[in-house]
Amino acid sequence: MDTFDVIVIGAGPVGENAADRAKRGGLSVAIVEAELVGGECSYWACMPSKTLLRPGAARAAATGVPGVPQVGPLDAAAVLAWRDSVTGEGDDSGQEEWLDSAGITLVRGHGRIAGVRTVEVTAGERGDGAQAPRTLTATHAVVVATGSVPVLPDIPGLVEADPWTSRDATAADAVPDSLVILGGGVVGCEMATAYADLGSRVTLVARGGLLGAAEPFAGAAVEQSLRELGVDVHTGSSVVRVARAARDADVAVTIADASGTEREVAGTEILVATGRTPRTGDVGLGSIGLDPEAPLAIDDSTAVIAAVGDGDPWLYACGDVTGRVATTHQGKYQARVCGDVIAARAAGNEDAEHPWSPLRATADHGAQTQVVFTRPQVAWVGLTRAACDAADLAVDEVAVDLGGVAGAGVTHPDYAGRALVLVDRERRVIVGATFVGPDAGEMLHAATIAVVGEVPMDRLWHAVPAFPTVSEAWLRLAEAYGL
Ligand SMILES: Cc1cc2nc3c(=O)[nH]c(=O)nc-3n(C[C@H](O)[C@H](O)[C@H](O)COP(=O)(O)OP(=O)(O)OC[C@H]3O[C@@H](n4cnc5c(N)ncnc54)[C@H](O)[C@@H]3O)c2cc1C
Ligand SMILES: NC(=O)c1ccc[n+]([C@@H]2O[C@H](COP(=O)([O-])OP(=O)(O)OC[C@H]3O[C@@H](n4cnc5c(N)ncnc54)[C@H](O)[C@@H]3O)[C@@H](O)[C@H]2O)c1
Repeated sequence: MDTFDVIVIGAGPVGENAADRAKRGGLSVAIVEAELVGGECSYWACMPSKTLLRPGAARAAATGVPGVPQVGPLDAAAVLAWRDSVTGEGDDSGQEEWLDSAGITLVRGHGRIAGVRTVEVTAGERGDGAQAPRTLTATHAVVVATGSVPVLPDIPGLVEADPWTSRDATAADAVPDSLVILGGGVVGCEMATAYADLGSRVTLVARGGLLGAAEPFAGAAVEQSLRELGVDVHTGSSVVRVARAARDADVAVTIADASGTEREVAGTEILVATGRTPRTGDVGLGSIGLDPEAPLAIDDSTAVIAAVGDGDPWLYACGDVTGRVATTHQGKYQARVCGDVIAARAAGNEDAEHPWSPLRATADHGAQTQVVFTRPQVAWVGLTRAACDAADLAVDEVAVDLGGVAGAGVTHPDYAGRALVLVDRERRVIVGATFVGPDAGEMLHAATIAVVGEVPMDRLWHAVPAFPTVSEAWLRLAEAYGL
């Protein structure tokens, strides 16, 4: 049978979730995957990168705690082996079994839209799947969840130097003696931390400061800690040219600072971490008159805006491909909305009037979360101060030193961190929060609940944090606010 109620293109974490929710809603679902079921996140992104980062974080948590014997360097081979076991070394049979158990039909191969509610499948990136084109038809909807691809800047000599992308960095089978990283965003900072932990001499080149999407104090804390780890950090610098004389020679990277002064840094490898772009190029968007170069912009029901006409929408998108988000959790949230909306519309009972309707991805506006697994961790939800200013939203900044709470003192003698919340001056509710410190990511969800629930500060005063935990920072924040 080549007709399904719903066809999902891309079986990354986001596509899998959209398929699952549509199936739970009573629809028949096919999912098309060109590489590995589980997507970038499982094999080359979230899972391997967090595994590479965890041993260094565990070592740092123990180092300096009185009574704990000095912890030596990491066993790099053991770390890489653990990474391999977490990614399953590219074996997606477990994920395939899950799809099967959920009643979702897996179609291996490369999917392209070939007209309204029509998807053509040809052999996939791994050579498997339909060798001759196979045409699938959707009764209700097609969902595009094809993720994103890394951006390679146009720098002389870069392509010829055979640079690493995040795939190479997360899947490497050996630790290079030295590594030059281009880009001071999330991937650049996380991989600088991981490879410094693993014993590589790391040089990080960033054209601005680090972690530009976060509050400036977060990037500054990560920069200081990277320097303490021995990373050679060059902020405010750009790469002018790259050269590698032979494949087994080091790569020579000429960088220039803000004044234009050039200098050369070198490494065994160069990792390009300068952002990602939605994977729209080879999905057949031209066949339905859409721009294959543009992100698939969606409305809050996850319908692709450019394809919405009269009647029920048939084309949906979620995850990195929309250009809205580039995190797994936020993409999966959109996917849950997407699958539920398609099922509701198919049943003719969509009720999305209530502002808390599960059929609208409202958290994408002002309540997105992100955790960067550097040391210190950086975690934030909602708006930054710069975003508030851009939106002309008057806020009060309330900050506390995390090292000052009793829970910090019994966690580590040198515990350091900071929390900042932004409180809407008129409504007295938190619209943004940033935590920087050890395991700061675990502090985030309380803030997310406060932001999404629009809990007034006067009510938050009655949320009593337990003693002696680091979350007593919430009490200090309330006091600093004037309560
Ligand atoms: C190094 C790194 C670390 C990261 N760490 C984190 C983290 O810790 N936490 C976090 O939340 N996010 C993290 N991210 C971001 C996260 O990986 C992405 O947001 C997430 O993978 C997006 O999921 P997706 O399903 O939209 O896309 P993907 O995971 O990219 O999946 C898309 C799938 O679609 C398939 N596909 C594409 N085109 C076609 C086609 N035409 N036909 C059939 N199949 C197709 C692909 O093969 C792939 O399997 C990280 C990213 C990187 C690069
Ligand atoms: N822990 C996590 O949640 C996690 C981890 C890794 C990646 N991700 C996601 O993956 C996405 C991609 O990560 P990323 O770090 O590649 O992108 P990014 O957008 O976070 O950072 C890219 C950096 O490269 C810089 N840059 C861009 N072009 C450049 C150029 N020509 N020369 C020098 N610098 C340049 C930018 O200024 C920016 O600082 C992110 O949006 C992030 O959400 C998430």
